[in-house]
Amino acid sequence: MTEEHARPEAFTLAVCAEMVFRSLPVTDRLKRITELGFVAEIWDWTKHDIPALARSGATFSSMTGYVTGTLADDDGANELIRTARLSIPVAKEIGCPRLNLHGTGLDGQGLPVVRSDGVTGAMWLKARDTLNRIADLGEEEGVTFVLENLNEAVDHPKTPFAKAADTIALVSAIDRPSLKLNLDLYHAQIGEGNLIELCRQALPFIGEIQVADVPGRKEPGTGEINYPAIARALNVMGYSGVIGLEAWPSEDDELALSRFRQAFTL
Ligand SMILES: O=C(O)C(=O)CO
Repeated sequence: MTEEHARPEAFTLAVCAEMVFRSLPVTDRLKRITELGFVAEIWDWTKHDIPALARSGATFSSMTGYVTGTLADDDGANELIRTARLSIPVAKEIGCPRLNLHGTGLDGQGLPVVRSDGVTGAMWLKARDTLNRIADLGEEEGVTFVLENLNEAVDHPKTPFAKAADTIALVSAIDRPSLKLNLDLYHAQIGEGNLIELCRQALPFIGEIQVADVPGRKEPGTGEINYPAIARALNVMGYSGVIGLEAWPSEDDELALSRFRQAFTL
């Protein structure tokens, strides 16, 4: 679509700075992302020079990766709160409104500390208590935590509370503005499919949506997901928030970003 024919975007489009323009230093990636009209996501903040991020001129949508721990046991929950507390001043310094959480943590060997097939009723109740503690912290500090769904089949084997249905169940049970969903449609397509209906069920609890195509986690338009149809459905449902690209460019980075924009320009 040419500039003259492009219509105003119905969503705020974000790009993960860890996955594009990777030959450049991260601050230059952020500048490029900003020049192209996107907001930005970063991963583990401990890997970055925070004042440089703050000076980069980028608008940040979310941070992911450092808030680690587990939802369903005491030590893991304390670790989650500890890493969340350390992340909050950083989020404030760079003006980032959302901090991402996952349903599990990894042990020293990088393995999930809890197996998905071992999730018990008591663990669900404990996960709910942990997320209520996280929501308390978000409320006190004026930040939003977002719980992301993952896929077990390809990227995150044996992760408890991985499915979008699990994250919707937990976040809706808590039902507080400081704890929302990061609805990742790439992970959901692998794990569950039925994406438009999933968006409809998740809608009241969505803090942000993330996207990539399947297979390969590349930009929209390279695989099996009909993102233009999802964009139209989200618009009809009244969603006008952040759509974040968390994808590896299939060829050229700018081409990937323009395909992303095109998929979500109504
Ligand atoms: O770890 C992943 O796969 C993610 O989607 C992070 O947001």
